[in-house]
Amino acid sequence: MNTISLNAYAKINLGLDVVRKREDNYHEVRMVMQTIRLYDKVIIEPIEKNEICIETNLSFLPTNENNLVYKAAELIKEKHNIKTGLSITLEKHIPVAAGLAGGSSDCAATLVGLNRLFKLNLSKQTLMEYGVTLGADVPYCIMRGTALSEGIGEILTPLPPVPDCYILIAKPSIHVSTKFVYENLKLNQLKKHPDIDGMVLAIHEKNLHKIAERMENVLETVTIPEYPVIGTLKDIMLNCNAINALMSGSGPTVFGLFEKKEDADRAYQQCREADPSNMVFLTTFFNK
Ligand SMILES: C[C@@](CO)(OP(=O)(O)O)[C@H](O)COP(=O)(O)OP(=O)(O)OC[C@H]1O[C@@H](n2ccc(N)nc2=O)[C@H](O)[C@@H]1O
Ligand SMILES: Nc1ncnc2c1ncn2[C@@H]1O[C@H](COP(=O)(O)OP(=O)(O)O)[C@@H](O)[C@H]1O
Repeated sequence: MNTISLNAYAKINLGLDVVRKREDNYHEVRMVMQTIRLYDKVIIEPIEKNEICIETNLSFLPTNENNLVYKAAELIKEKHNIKTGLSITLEKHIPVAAGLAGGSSDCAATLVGLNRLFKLNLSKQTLMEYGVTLGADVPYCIMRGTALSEGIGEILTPLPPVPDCYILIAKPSIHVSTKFVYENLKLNQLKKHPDIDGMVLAIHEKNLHKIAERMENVLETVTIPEYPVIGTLKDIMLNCNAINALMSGSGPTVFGLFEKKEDADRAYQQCREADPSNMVFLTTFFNK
């Protein structure tokens, strides 16, 4: 059995609406998801001893059953009665707890990688069904590309690719918990909801400006008052001619879409200068 190496890509939410709170406290969402060319590496190697060993370059990340990669490996081993051990190396580049789904994407890559390694012949659909038990964004991270995500994140409709542009990603050095953000969302106080259907239409029309005009994320109503730096980063990008800028997922990462590289470069410098501990990346969309 050979070693398998996979790229686990980050996502941004071009639009994020919350429709209702379910009885199990999860929230039903309508989101437009987009994969970007920023990725972790997941390297999986079979070993003789029946255990799961995780190594990573980030010392603060758990390497035990709290790591989503561990959970994915454990699930596949249990469901398919696999006694082979696994050594998994996780090379993190995606900022952690950022709203970029880094952990979910590592988890998705592990499910896909183990399906290949052990020749399980599981369909994408089955892998997605396994995935949603580990995290709401895992099914999308298996699908990738541009997609409409509904339910809690498991009802996925693929969409045509969004027209190319430059994407600036800025992650301030604050920690925002996804659970905290959903729990503090005041759904009945929202003045308006994002036009997700309009964005889907604009994606079909391949109209970048129409897409950008509809970029909205209801979770900003929780995070921006609590963490003003999110608003500051958005303003920097907009002042540098971003077509639009938004917080991704539950934050705190902000992304901006740019037509001109010079504008994106200028915003890159300003986001760095605003606080040298901000993690800043210039990237593009990734479609398969
Ligand atoms: C907000 C989003 C937007 O894409 O992404 P991130 O900001 O995490 O990247 C997702 O909805 C996050 O998905 P994910 O991070 O996989 O969520 P999970 O681990 O399953 O859940 C973490 C916690 O968030 C809340 N949660 C999550 C998803 C959802 N649809 N409703 C919720 O209420 C629940 O309280 C749950 O305990
Ligand atoms: N492989 C992983 N990579 C990153 N975080 C992980 C991983 N496994 C578990 N976690 C835990 O999940 C939490 C959220 O991580 P992450 O997926 O990066 O957040 P987000 O979805 O908001 O971008 C972190 O606080 C971290 O401790």
